[in-house]
Amino acid sequence: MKLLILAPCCFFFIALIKLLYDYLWIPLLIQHMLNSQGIRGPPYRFIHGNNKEVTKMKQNVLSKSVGLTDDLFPKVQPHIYTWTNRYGKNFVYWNGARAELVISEPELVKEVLKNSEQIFQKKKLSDIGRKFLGNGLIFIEGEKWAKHRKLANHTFHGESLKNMTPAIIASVETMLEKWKGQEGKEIEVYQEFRLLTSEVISRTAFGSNYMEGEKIFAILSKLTVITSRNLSKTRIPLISKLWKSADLLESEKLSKEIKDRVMKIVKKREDKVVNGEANSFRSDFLGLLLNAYHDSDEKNRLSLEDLVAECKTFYFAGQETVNSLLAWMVLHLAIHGDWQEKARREVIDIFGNQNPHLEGIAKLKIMTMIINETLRLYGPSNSLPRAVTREVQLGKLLLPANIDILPLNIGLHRDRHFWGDDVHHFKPERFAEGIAKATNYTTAAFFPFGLGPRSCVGMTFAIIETKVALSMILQRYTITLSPAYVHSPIPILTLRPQHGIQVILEPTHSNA
Ligand code: HEM
Repeated sequence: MKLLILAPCCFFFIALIKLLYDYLWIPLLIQHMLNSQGIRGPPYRFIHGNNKEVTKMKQNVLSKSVGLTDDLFPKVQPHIYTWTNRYGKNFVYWNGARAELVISEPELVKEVLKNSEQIFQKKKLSDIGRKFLGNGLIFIEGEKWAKHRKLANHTFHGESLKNMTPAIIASVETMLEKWKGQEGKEIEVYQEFRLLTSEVISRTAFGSNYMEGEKIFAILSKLTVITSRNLSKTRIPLISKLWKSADLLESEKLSKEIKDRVMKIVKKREDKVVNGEANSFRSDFLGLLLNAYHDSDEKNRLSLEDLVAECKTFYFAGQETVNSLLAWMVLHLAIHGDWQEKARREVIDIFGNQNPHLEGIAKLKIMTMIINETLRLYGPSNSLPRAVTREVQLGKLLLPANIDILPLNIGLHRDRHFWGDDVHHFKPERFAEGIAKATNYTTAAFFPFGLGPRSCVGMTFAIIETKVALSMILQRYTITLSPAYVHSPIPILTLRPQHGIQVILEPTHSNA
């Protein structure tokens, strides 16, 4: 009888000690260690950390619209903005019991990102994050990452990019065909570019078309929203292990659905080889993945789970990012007619009324400046989270194990020290003499595609796609902003226009 009472009491006591150790003692120890080195921040609160404050601040700004030349930082990351102003460029806050060290000093940012292969690896994903893109290139580590990265690099090497250009052009032509007869009417371009970028990545990486990937994009879009709204949710100890939230259940269901859809596309490609309709899996991304999946050498072989994860990663990363970039560029060109005209002149000078080609694309200097300035102000990603797994030195700081680091690109891209008092204004001329000159040779003042070994594998492809699409639009249309447009950028993993971007297109009268 005594044992019956004693056993649960012991269990309860041990669980309580563990809870207090993990959720009180360790966070307070970390807080003390960082505070004593001059890193301050909002105080840790038991179990929740600062999540309640973060959620409240995010809700408060949700309905607020911002001016076109206002600072976006308080709208997009209100908690980080507030605490940067209060505690300085480097500070610590608490996502539950996990310390998040925000850094926006360029030297520290550079040190973290350049060493993200070994020391500062990717932040561990939540259960929902794992269902979304876990096991894919963006989040894996070590040898597995090196193997997958090699495949991805191969997908985007010089000759492959050349072969992809006609598919990009054909996709843009499909979009432009739809625009015929819409002259003088309002068009919502964020949605238009959503279809375009979906079509482009489907054709170039998977040799299929948007219709085939349509459902995958729709599911990924749902998973993006679920992942985004769970970023600052507290996981209650024990309960979160025993009980699955509605969002986790939903993401499990969606993840299974994506797997089935991807498998259909994979099977179709495999069947072509099995049935003798093709003699190889081809050399696009899907083909490379399939070759690796069937590799006879176990060391090089890719598991089915990894193959599906990489397909999801490419569908997501290849679409969402360029979608935003194109939309924000069109917004700025609609507002800044002078830059629109300069960009059009350049396009006409290089291509006339012919379709773009790779040699000409490399010469589009004005457009490169416009892309850079748009990425500086409206880059799709706001921070590049990393984890500290063991005690480590960062600059003069000694960091404890088991914390996260957030190198803050939005802070650096909008730092007056580098960009001057007109930091929030769209001024592509900043980049007239290249990125190094614009940043006064400070590498980590501008890194829209990341830095170091984990930087974007699709950068060149993204830039080519953007330049081709914009060149072909400018050859045909003059863009003005519709009075219906409401400026409200919101972060749903990438930075998006909450109410879309409405513009009016008129045929251009440029003489080639
Ligand atoms: C405007 C377009 C894009 C921007 C601004 C962008 C930005 C980024 C950034 C900042 C990173 C680094 C993340 C980190 O360090 O944590 C990254 C990584 C990555 N990007 Fe992009 N990206 C773009 C387009 C693309 C495209 C078109 C693809 C693929 C088709 C792609 C695939 C990837 C992948 C797979 C990684 C992970 C690389 C690794 O960890 O080895 N991205 N991207």
